Amino acid sequence: MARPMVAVVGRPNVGKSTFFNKVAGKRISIVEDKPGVTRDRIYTEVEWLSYNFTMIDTGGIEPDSDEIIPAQMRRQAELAIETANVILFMLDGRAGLTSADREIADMLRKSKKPVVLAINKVDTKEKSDYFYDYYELGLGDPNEISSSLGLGIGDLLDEIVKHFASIEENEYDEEVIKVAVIGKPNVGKSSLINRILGEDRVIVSDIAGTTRDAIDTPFTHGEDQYVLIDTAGIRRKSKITEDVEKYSVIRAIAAVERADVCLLVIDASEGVTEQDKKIAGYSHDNGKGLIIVINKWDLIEKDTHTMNEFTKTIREELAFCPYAPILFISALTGQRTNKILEQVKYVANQNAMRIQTGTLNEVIGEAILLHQAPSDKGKQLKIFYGTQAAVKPPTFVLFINDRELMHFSYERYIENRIREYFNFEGTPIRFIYREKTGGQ
Ligand SMILES: Nc1nc2c(ncn2[C@@H]2O[C@H](COP(=O)(O)OP(=O)(O)OP(=O)(O)O)[C@@H](O)[C@H]2O)c(=O)[nH]1
Ligand SMILES: Nc1nc2c(ncn2[C@@H]2O[C@H](COP(=O)(O)OP(=O)(O)OP(=O)(O)O)[C@@H](O)[C@H]2O)c(=O)[nH]1
Repeated sequence: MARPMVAVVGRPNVGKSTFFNKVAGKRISIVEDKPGVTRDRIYTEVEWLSYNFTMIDTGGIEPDSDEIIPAQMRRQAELAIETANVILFMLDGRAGLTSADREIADMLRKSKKPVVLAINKVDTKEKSDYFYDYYELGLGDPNEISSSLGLGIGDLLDEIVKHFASIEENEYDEEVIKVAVIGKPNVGKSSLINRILGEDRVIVSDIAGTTRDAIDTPFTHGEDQYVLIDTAGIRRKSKITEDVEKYSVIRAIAAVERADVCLLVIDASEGVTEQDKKIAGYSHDNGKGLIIVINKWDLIEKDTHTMNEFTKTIREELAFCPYAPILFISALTGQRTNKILEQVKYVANQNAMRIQTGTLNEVIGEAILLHQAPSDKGKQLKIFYGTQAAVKPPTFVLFINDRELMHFSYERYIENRIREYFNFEGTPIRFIYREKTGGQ
C-alpha cells in the first residue's frame, strides 16, 4: 500500500515549520542532507504508533505582499486536496479566526477529504479564548497544541492516523505496473506520454468508476497492464502559480508515492537540475524503481563520445542512484521511445524480485572471502547469514556480530557483489542489520 500522505496547510506564521520540526522523523531526503543545498523542507517521514506516513509542508513560500496571501493559500489548499489523504489545517490560537482561515475551511470542507484541525500556540492548559469559534468552520473538533512546547502533539497524531483506516487500499491489482512520469515543466513529459500511448500494441482502457480514473491512465501493452499515475495533472497545462518549484515537487512526490516505477524525464539541453535531484532522491528513499530518461536527444550535436560524456555527468549529479538505467530518447521524433515500456516492465520486476536464501548466502560468503570484512580494535565484523525480508524494494536482513563494525564502504561492497550476481537494475536495495552472538 502507498504510504499515506498528510499535508499541512495554514496561514503564514501559524507555526507550521515549528510543528514540522517537532514531528520530523530521522529520514529526510538525501538531497537535503547534503551541505550547501538549500534546506527548504518539503516533506518528512513520520512514525507514530504502528503507522508510517509522509507529511508535506505546503507553506513556507514567502508572500511578496499582503494581497497575494489569499491566492497563495488557495493554491496550497488545492494542492493539499489533490495530493494528500489527510489534511492538517493549522490555525493560530492566539490570533483567532481570520477571513483567510474561513475561506480555506470552505475549500477543505467541500473537498470531502478528511481534515484535522490543529490550533497552535496554546501554550497553557487553558483553552484558547477562541476555542468555540473554531467549531464554526464545520471541520470537527479543534485540537489544541503548542508546537514549541510539544504539548498535545501525540493526541493530534492520534487523530490523524485514525483516518488512515478509510484510505482505499490496493487501488490497482498487484500485477498492474504503476508508472509515474516526473520531471520539470517543459521537459517533454506530455509528449512522451502521448508517444507511449500512441504505440501500436498499446490499448488505453476505458474503465469508468473510481475517482482515480479521472487522473490516471490505465492501458495494456500486449499482455501487460500498466497505469500512468496522475496523467491529467501532467497534461493539464501549468498555471502560473504552479511555477513555484515547491508545488511541482510536492505534486511529483505524491505521484512517486503511488508508483512502482518512476520515469524521471530530463531535458538533454538543460541537464540535471536541483528539482530532478529532489525527486530522484524521493524515489530512492522510498524504494521505487527509477529510470532516467534523457529527452530531446535530437537537439544535441553528437559525436561518438557524447552519450558516454552525458552518462558520466548524470552519474555524478545523481550519485545516489547508480542503479537507474539511462535512456536517451526523443519524444519528438520517437527515437528509442518504443524501448521504454520494456524497460519499465524489467525494472518493475527487478524491484519486486525475490532471491533464494541459499544463493544469497553463497554470494555473501564469496564476497567475504574476496574482501576481508573490516575490523576495529582487534574485533572483526562477522556476517553470519543473510535473508531477503521484503520486496519493493528488495530488503535484506543481515545477521552480524556488531553493528558498529559494519561500515558504509563495506555495505556498498556487499551491495555491489549482490548486484553483480542478481542485477536489481533500476531499484534501490536496502540492508537491515540484526546483531546476533555466536561464532565468536
Ligand atoms: N507561543 C508559541 N509560539 C509558536 C508556537 N509554534 C510556533 N510559534 C512561533 O510562531 C512563529 C511562526 O512559526 P513558524 O513555524 O515559522 O510558522 P509557519 O507557519 O511555518 O510560517 P510560514 O513558514 O511563513 O508558513 C515563530 O516565531 C514561532 O516561534 C507555539 O506553539 N507557541
Ligand atoms: N526538440 C524536441 N522537442 C521536444 C521533445 N519533446 C518535447 N519537446 C517539446 O518541448 C515542449 C514541451 O513539451 P511537453 O511535452 O509539453 O512538456 P511537459 O514536460 O509535459 O511540460 P509541462 O506540461 O509544462 O510540465 C514542447 O514544445 C514539445 O514540442 C523532443 O524530444 N525534442
